[in-house]
Amino acid sequence: MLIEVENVTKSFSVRRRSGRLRRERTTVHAVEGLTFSVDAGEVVGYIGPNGAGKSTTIKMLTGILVPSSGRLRVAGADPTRERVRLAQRMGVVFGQRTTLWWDLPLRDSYELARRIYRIPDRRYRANLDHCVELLELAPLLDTPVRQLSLGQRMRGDIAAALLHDPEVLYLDEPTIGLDVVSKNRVRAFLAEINAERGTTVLLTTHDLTDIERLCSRVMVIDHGRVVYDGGLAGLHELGRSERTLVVDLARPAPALDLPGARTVRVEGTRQWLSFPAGESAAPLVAMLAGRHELLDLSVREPDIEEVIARMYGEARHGAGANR
Ligand SMILES: Nc1ncnc2c1ncn2[C@@H]1O[C@H](COP(=O)(O)OP(=O)(O)OP(=O)(O)O)[C@@H](O)[C@H]1O
Repeated sequence: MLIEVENVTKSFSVRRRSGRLRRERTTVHAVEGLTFSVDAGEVVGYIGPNGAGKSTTIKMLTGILVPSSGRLRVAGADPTRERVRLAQRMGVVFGQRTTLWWDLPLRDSYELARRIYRIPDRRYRANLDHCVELLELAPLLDTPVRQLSLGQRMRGDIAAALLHDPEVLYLDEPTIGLDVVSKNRVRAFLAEINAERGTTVLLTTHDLTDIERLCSRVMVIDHGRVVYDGGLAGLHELGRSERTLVVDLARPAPALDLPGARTVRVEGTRQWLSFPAGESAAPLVAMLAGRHELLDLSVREPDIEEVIARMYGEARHGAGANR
């Protein structure tokens, strides 16, 4: 077991304004009775609504925050007590912030990482070459970080987190704000790193496609506890989520009536058809193409917030409702 979290709680004492001049001390339970474990080599999606406790978990795993109670181990070590030793074994990427030096070219940030982590020369060279090739960083190495686009900067950050060969990589929203091409590049790279090096990945994201492409397991956290732990298909089932096929017909037509799909909207020649998220769009497309002349089509994935919201709805109506 690489990551073990047992009954972990993290509370913050905050002062809230309770009147015009009065301030009251209250306690925020960011994480409460959190329990899960991750095996070496797993890629786990860690999702949940805003304020659920995801970042707090990552901060505790990296040793930045100390748990209020409970037991937390990464590679058998306590992250807060053995932070320096564990730093050698983990990499962290926060999508909203950069660990690179703003005014320096990417190359210099990497050189600094080499010194900080005391990476042996040959290993450093090999890892850098590998990242530069897969993340297409060669034309950017001499550009100051502040001149990079968000997608370029993110690729730069991910490379920086991997130069010292960490066993575990924590990614907090690594594709946030990126265009589709950059997102795909980042996803393909992470999949390859996991397959080649067996790097364990814990990934928080609001993008379901990240999870679909990368994670065999998803943990949903809400109010600081794990409320779902399993495959993405199971989450879809719980949330009864649907994908949407958007079709542009050559000519206007009445609402399409196809088995396995519901037509939810018609606007001129464009129609929206919903179908269960666990199923492929291929049979629908084949059926449509046989009956109508199609100009274009696309598939929209369900929104992660919607899936989770519906999942909670189900839990509330079903037996053993929690929160
Ligand atoms: N330093 C802090 N002081 C006080 N409260 C905090 C602190 N850090 C987090 N919290 C609170 O703890 C709860 C969990 O926050 P956390 O940042 O872990 O959520 P999150 O799941 O990462 O959310 P998001 O998706 O918005 O990033 C929130 O209610 C937040 O306001």
